[in-house]
Amino acid sequence: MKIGVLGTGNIAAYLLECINDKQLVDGEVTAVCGRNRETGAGLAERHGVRFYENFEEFIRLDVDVVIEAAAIEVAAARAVDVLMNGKDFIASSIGAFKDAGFLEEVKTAAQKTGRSVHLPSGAIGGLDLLKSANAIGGLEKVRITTRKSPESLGLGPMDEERLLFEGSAGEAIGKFPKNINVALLLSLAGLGTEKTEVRIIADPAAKRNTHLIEAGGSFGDMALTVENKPMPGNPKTSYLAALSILSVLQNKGNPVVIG
Ligand SMILES: NC(=O)C1=CN([C@@H]2O[C@H](COP(=O)(O)OP(=O)(O)OC[C@H]3O[C@@H](n4cnc5c(N)ncnc54)[C@H](O)[C@@H]3O)[C@@H](O)[C@H]2O)C=CC1
Ligand SMILES: O=C([O-])CC(=O)C(=O)O
Repeated sequence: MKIGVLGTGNIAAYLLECINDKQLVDGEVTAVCGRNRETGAGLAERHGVRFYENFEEFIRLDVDVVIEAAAIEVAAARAVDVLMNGKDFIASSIGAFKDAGFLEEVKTAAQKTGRSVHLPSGAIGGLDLLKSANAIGGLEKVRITTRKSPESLGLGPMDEERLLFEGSAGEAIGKFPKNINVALLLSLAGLGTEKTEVRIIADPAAKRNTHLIEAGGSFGDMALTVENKPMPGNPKTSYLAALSILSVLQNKGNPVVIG
């Protein structure tokens, strides 16, 4: 499997290390595309990949799958192009899928080209449960409470914890596009962007990015707490988010599907 990566940030760099250096996936990253020439050149040198600033050149390469590890606007701008150029697409910036029209466009492009789209479970878990719980429409309530350090949320120091946001997943991703992609994942697996409830707490004592996911319905109730260690280079991003992409790659094409 030949892999291309969009983005040169923390997730991208970690994936290159795991895939190309440690060979933890049956495949190789051959090309990276990004806007930061210096970082891109560094990644190219360290991991033996080609770096492209120009997306049109990058997308014509012979790769099987493109991983987006950049930003919501990049996923939104590039997903359909990736599919129409005959490559599978793995997204990190799930907030791009807030718009139901965009999701339909992506589905149509994937159907036309026979390629697949993966939305990894990112920094959370429990998506399998939400899908099962809603199999006959029995899911009634989904709520995520996210707790991060003020620094991760782009705030200065504070003395006490503060509830920064309470509202729907759709509203949350508009206000915190780099911090609450997980709420969009929950929406897609469960009740949609308007009915998925979100609370975001800035906590000066938080050393981890914690997500409490509560759900209820005809199946019963669930409460799941994920206490994520942050990526060393980007406290906003949990380490688990990068691991979830590796797991998708490790299971790609596997005839036995778990979960
Ligand atoms: N699905 C999930 O559970 C999670 C998703 N994420 C998302 O994954 C993505 C990548 O995360 P990190 O690697 O930690 O971020 P990062 O900030 O370390 O790197 C982002 C990269 O994208 C590039 N970029 C940003 N905006 C761009 C634009 N408009 N055009 C072109 N390039 C652009 C930057 O230059 C950089 O190379 C982010 O969107 C983040 O919000 C992060 C954590 C969890
Ligand atoms: O990494 C995390 O814990 C969550 C996050 O930033 C996101 O969902 O955008």
